Formats: sequence, C-alpha cells, structure tokens
Amino acid sequence: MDQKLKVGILGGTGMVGQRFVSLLENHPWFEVVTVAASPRSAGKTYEEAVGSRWKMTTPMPEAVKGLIVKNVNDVEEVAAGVDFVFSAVDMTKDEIKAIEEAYAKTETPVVSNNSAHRWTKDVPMVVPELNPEHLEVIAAQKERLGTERGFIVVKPNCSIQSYTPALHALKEFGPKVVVATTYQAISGAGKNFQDWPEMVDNIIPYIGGEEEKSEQEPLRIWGKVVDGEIVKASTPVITTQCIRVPVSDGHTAAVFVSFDKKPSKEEILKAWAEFNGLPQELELPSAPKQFIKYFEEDNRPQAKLDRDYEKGMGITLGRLREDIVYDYKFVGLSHNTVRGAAGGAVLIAELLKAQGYIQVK
Ligand SMILES: N[C@@H](CC=O)C(=O)O
Repeated sequence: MDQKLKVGILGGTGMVGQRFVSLLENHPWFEVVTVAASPRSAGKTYEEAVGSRWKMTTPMPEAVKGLIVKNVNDVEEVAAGVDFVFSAVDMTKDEIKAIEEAYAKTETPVVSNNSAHRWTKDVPMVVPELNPEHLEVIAAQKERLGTERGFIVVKPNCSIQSYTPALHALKEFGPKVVVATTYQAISGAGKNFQDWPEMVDNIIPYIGGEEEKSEQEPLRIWGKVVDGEIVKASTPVITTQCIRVPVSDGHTAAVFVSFDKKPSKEEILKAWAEFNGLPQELELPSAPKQFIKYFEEDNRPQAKLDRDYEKGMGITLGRLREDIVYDYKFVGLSHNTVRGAAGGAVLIAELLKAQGYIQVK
C-alpha cells in the first residue's frame, strides 16, 4: 500500500475541525499528523485544547489526543510537517483568504471548508460527483500564485447539498425555476442544544448570508471553465428561504421546480436512481455507493432517521409530486457536517489524490 499522506487540520479544535478529526480516524490514504488552531490553543495537547467542547458522538480518536496543537499563524512551521491541509479556520473572510493563500504558497495544497475563496475565479468549488472538471482551473491558479504544487480548492455551503445534487441529476430536462426552503440544523452554526438553549422548541427564520449562498453557489457549481476561470451558469433562477430549526444534524430542503422540458415522474425517479459520478467510478474511500436515494414512504426523508445514509455522504429524497404552480415539488436531506462540510472536503481530497494533484511532498 502507498505511504499515507500527512494531513494538517487548520482550525482543528472547532466543530468542523473535530468532524475532520473523526472522519480521518483510520482513513486508508490520509493520516492526521498536525492540528493547528488559534494562539489560545497552541502548545496544549489536542485533548486539553478541546476539553469538554468535543461535540462528536464518537470518542476523540486516541491518535490525536496527544498531538501538540500548533499556532495556525505559524504557517511555515505547520506546513513543513504535512503534505496538505484541510482548512476550517475561524477568522474574518479577509484573514481566511490571506492565510489559505499563505499555506498554498508554501507548496501545501489547501482543501477548505470556508466560504472566503468560493468566488475567487481560479479556485474550484467542487462537489466531486457534480463538477470534478472544475479542478482544471488549478493550473491557472498555480500560475497566479507562483507555485508548483500549492493551491486552494473549496467546497460549497452545506445548505445546497440537500437540493443541488437532485437538480443536477435532472439537468437534461433543463431546470429553469427553483424555489427552495431550507430547514437547517443547529450544528450548521457550530452549536449543540447545550450551547444554544434558545433553539429548544423554537425556529429562527434567519441565517446570516445563507440565502445568498443557497441561491448563488449552485450556479457556480454548474458554471463552465473558460480560460482558467469558472464562469457561473445563468440558469436556473433560484430563490430560497433559510430557516434554523431545532434539529441537531441534517439540513432538509423543501423544493419546487419547473423545467424547460417537463419530465414524467418515472423519468425523474430513474434519473435519481441512476445518477452517479466520478467518486463512484473511482471507488474513492468516502464515496457513497449510491449517491441519491429516493424514499417512497410519505414521511421520509427524516433528519433523525436518514441523515446518516451512506455514513452521512449520501443524499436522501422523498415526496416527489406534481405541483399546481411549478412542475414538481420534493423534499431533500443531507448531513450538513458530513457531506455538507468535513466529509465533502475529505471526498475532494481523495479525488485530488486519485488525480495526482496531491502527493507526498
Ligand atoms: N452556514 C451553514 C453551515 C452548514 O452546516 C449553517 O449555518 O447551517
């Protein structure tokens, strides 16, 4: 077996960082050797730095407990010991842009969960099943950064995963208008019910910046590569409302859609059942075997029952029916901190390794 790639996690003590640590336990290709975080945590063991803030349902992996957390701002030092990094840093957008570029310039590829670079024209924003061809722009990005192996790739916002794959699978019918209301779990805000008691028995009809991301990011995913840049698609028109609901994990979306060529219900179900992408073809370690699953039962998908479908990497759908205003309506669900965050980033890194973009330094 090939030597495992040495991985650093930037922002490893926060909730998404913890999810990276858990998902990478016993990963066949990657080994976490470095965790970096704010100066406040630096110098402590990972176990001390996280302390009672460990939010995963599985125990903290033994292999990381004793790692001495490094200062994420000591870029050269952190980069020296790793082949690539995952980024879940919690800083301002400008600071994130700068620090991710600084890591890339040390010839360390960065796979980021952050939104800062999602609209940087030569930074691919990828869902590996949907737009792996966008990785092409890495060549132009390296030229801009003056690097040989360092670059940045980002994953999109968690909310879009509950409806974008379903619409992508129906592209041949030309989705033209999409209305989606998302019901987003509290882990999306990095919280659980203990640290956010206001969310018990409550709904909050506002998530800052979320509607813009939910409307615009699918268009970038469906964009084209033109001269080393991603040019976003102009259709479909997407309008959303994003609502915080009292669910621990799992973002649900209620979706209405009209098409240029209205498909039959059977055609839609067939397209969903048959849809797969490059991760399935390449049998990447974190790829769900069946990416999209449709439930015939009227009361599915449910966050509690279905968010862990395919270890949280699959998308579940249900309630497809014709609508009196739009062509169809349906409900989608995805695990926001697995497929929608750390798991989606791990799958990107697996694709990058399989395609030779990241290798042992
Ligand atoms: N911005 C999202 C993060 C995804 O889980 C949210 O607030 O839910």
